[in-house]
Amino acid sequence: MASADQDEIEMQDVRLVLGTHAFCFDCRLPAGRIVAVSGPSGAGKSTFLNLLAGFERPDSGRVLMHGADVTAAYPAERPVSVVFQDNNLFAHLDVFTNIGLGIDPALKLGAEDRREISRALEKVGLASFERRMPATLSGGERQRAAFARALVRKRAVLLMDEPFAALDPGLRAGMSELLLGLHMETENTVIIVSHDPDEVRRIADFGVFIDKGAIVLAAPLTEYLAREDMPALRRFLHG
Ligand SMILES: Nc1ncnc2c1ncn2[C@@H]1O[C@H](COP(=O)(O)OP(=O)(O)OP(=O)(O)O)[C@@H](O)[C@H]1O
Repeated sequence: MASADQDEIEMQDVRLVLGTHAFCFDCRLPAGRIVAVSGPSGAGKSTFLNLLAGFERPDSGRVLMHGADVTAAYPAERPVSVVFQDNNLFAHLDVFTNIGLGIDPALKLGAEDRREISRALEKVGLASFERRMPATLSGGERQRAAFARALVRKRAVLLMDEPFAALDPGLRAGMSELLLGLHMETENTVIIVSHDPDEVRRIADFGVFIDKGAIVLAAPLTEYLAREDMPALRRFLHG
């Protein structure tokens, strides 16, 4: 089997069994793009992301990122940062400190680190929120703070598990814009689980569709949107 290009993220015949569920993922994803991952509830989207993040290890197969085999690497050793739907922030720490954890879990922050944190908060529109506690933020503001923490980590791959699902549609569109803007600036690879076909159309360059524990389509977005032969994909895109 050909090895991963420097520019790709690749799962080579990755297999995993969790309880009664068997997963089998095999795909190549383009680096520097926004990749949307969709599929029916329980299909395996979070498991797919967890395998990329290193929260799950495959029973067999390999995960490659930019030419490096990361199959056995711990999450912190991988070139990834992760934004979840919620639980992104530590409730007892203010926003500035939460972002600082993205740079150094021991919070030994130098002057340049502190400037970096302020810059990241500015980029996500939270410049005046440094000393606020997470409980005092709205859902959208909390997700902006989670974004800022991912930004300061400066990893090549940003993994997002339904980051905007808890937000109302107006806020969701605003967060999509923010993601697109930051992506243009950083040119990192974004792999985002989304239940929202409009969001996929708005932001993605490449679509992955997962059904019953396996990838049934991984294709550039124009091809992904045009496929007529997959009933589950048609249902997702057109209701
Ligand atoms: N640790 C585990 N042990 C047993 N079963 C698990 C485990 N983790 C996930 N599963 C099961 O595997 C299936 C896929 O889960 P996963 O969370 O990856 O799906 P999903 O596509 O993200 O779903 P949703 O859209 O509902 O969030 C589910 O039926 C889930 O219950």
